[in-house]
Amino acid sequence: MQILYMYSRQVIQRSFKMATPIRKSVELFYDVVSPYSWLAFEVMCRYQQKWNIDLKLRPFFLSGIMQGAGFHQPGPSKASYMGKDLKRQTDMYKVPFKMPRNPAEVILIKGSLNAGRFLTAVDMNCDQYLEELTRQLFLRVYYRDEDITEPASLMSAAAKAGIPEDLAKQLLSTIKDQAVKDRLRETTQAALDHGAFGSPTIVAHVDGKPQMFFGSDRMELMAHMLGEKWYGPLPELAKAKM
Ligand SMILES: N[C@@H](CCC(=O)N[C@@H](CS)C(=O)NCC(=O)O)C(=O)O
Repeated sequence: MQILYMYSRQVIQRSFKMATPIRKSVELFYDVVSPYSWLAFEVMCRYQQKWNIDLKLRPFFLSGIMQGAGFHQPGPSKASYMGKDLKRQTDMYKVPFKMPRNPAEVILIKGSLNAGRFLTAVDMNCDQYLEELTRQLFLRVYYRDEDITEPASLMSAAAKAGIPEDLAKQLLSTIKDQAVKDRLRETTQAALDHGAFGSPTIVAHVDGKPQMFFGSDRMELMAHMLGEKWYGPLPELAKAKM
């Protein structure tokens, strides 16, 4: 009886192992000042339960990437194309995007250093809020054309993300701490080390090897490499139709 019990346990364990493929990890490097990163962020959030992956959100600092990778400003034709491309893409992805009145000021002058540090502090201390805080910051910049540099702006995004006020205040008070600055720098460097030159940068770990993808429009290719199925940017609707 004892032997039979041990044997059946072994069989169950073996078949359980066979039926449970190893989870792959996917790192999404993003900056909330990058509108294309919002698309990648929403799509990855929609797929994180669908695919056999562990999604790690990795807020980085796009200016650091641009400096590290030697970025050139887009010329007028590319800038005008990008405006149209974003409108088309966000319509298709159902992301409520609106171009801010002065994108150059938002991206180049005001920037995202404080927002990136705040996201980093949240990631370090209570990462259960990271996804919703990220979404709320994107909504501020690329839907309501609101500031993301002032403490009051970050507090308001935190409240919308469900972070208790005392905790948000405490986290905000750490954004200039060396540990937070270092962590944001390390994350940015990690992306550069993977070959990043812009945002979003996605690193999928396939068979132990990191594969770097640039852009929210590389999802189908990434799914193929992960051995997962791509149902388009709206997987829930695709399922409903089937
Ligand atoms: N085709 C990409 C474009 C992404 C993109 O242009 N990202 C900008 C920041 S919003 C960037 O990093 N540009 C750097 C580059 O193109 O080298 C997509 O659909 O996501």
